[in-house]
Amino acid sequence: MHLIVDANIPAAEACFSAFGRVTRLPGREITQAHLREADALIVRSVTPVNEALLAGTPVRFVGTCTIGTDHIDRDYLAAHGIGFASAPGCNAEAVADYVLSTLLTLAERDGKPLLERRVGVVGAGNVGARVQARLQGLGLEVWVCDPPRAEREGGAGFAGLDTLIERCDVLCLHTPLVKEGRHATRHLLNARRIAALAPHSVVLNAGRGDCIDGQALYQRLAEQGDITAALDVWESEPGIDAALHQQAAIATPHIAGYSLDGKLRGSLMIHQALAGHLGAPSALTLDAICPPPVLAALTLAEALPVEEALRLCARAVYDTRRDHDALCRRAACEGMTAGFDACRAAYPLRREFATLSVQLQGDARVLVAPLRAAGFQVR
Ligand SMILES: NC(=O)c1ccc[n+]([C@@H]2O[C@H](COP(=O)([O-])OP(=O)(O)OC[C@H]3O[C@@H](n4cnc5c(N)ncnc54)[C@H](O)[C@@H]3O)[C@@H](O)[C@H]2O)c1
Ligand SMILES: O=C(O)[C@H](O)[C@H](O)COP(=O)(O)O
Repeated sequence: MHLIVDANIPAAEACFSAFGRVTRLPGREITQAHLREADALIVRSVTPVNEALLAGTPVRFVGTCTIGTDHIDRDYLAAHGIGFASAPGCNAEAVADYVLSTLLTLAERDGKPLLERRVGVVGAGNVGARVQARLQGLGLEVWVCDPPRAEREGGAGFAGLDTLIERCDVLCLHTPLVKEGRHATRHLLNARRIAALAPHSVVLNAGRGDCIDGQALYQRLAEQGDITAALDVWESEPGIDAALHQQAAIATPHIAGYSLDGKLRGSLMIHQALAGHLGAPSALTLDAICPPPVLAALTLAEALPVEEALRLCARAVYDTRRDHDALCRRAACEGMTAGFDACRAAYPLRREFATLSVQLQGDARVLVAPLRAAGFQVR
């Protein structure tokens, strides 16, 4: 069996070589010609998988080690009997870490405590529900917009997007890119809604870039300068709009989910799905491919103010400013498109909040509940 595997997939050998010969290629460069003798294709989100790529190839299984599936033409796969698997939830913890790290940083920069903010979560699936739970656990008022869930579960606990815009001063987008239908998300945050955002509000997008009208957001930021944007995802990645990049307070190259844990969970989930597809045994576990964290524990010996303690622990594990700075630096040296992808390809080792055990001594014990709510282990 021959497998074509995106070169940005960690533990590809451990996860896929048991099934056959593995050839690794940059995801954006995989073409139909590479698949002439391939039986399986394992991608991340940067390879559009459709008829143009697969027609006439022997590929019988496609796996994407990502949560998002908007790059996959699933109808084509189903119509041609090609097996498919994605990795739902694999990096959801990492995205929730990114959200907390980013909001804590913006709170410090703007002098507006996060714990006093009212947050709207748009799209409350694996990612959004975790963000909601962490923020509610910290005592914040959280409003949720998720029409598909509201339809399935009844409207209680959900509100419309316009209500969130009216009531909240932080809006976090965690929607998939859905191009058509009643719940389409392309330009969900459109010019009208961007104009309706209250002054001093924060917009954070860690879903898909196309869910926001980037041009309209740019205009609001550049012309009024009264709102703050934290953008991890962009229209037209990797060739993103340099002007919008300049205006974003935190601008990162689609790395919100890039914890080692999250990426390896994605690889493992596709390994398991391929084993199932082939009827092959699989005993591989996350522990077998994921090393222990470099920073496993820290001790707080004094009671800091809650928000300060959260920032300190968050930054010990993951500081969103590092990724913002890296993109600025690389874009200045290599140009935006190359810099964007270079940051992603050379992404530094990052672990999840849950890998840090915080020991609280004496008065610092008052921090047990908030640190736990934020996602850390607490002793
Ligand atoms: N920035 C990153 O690194 C990163 C990482 C992981 C996922 N993502 C993106 O985030 C998306 C969400 O991830 P997830 O794991 O929570 O997916 P999920 O499928 O578990 O949840 C998506 C939620 O969005 C809701 N939704 C759909 N249409 C909506 C609409 N019009 N308005 C409001 N809500 C709507 C769905 O009902 C669902 O509950 C993924 O599809 C992916 O595109 C980005
Ligand atoms: O959908 C996902 O899981 C995320 O967007 C993921 O982080 C994408 O990773 P990439 O394909 O860009 O490496």
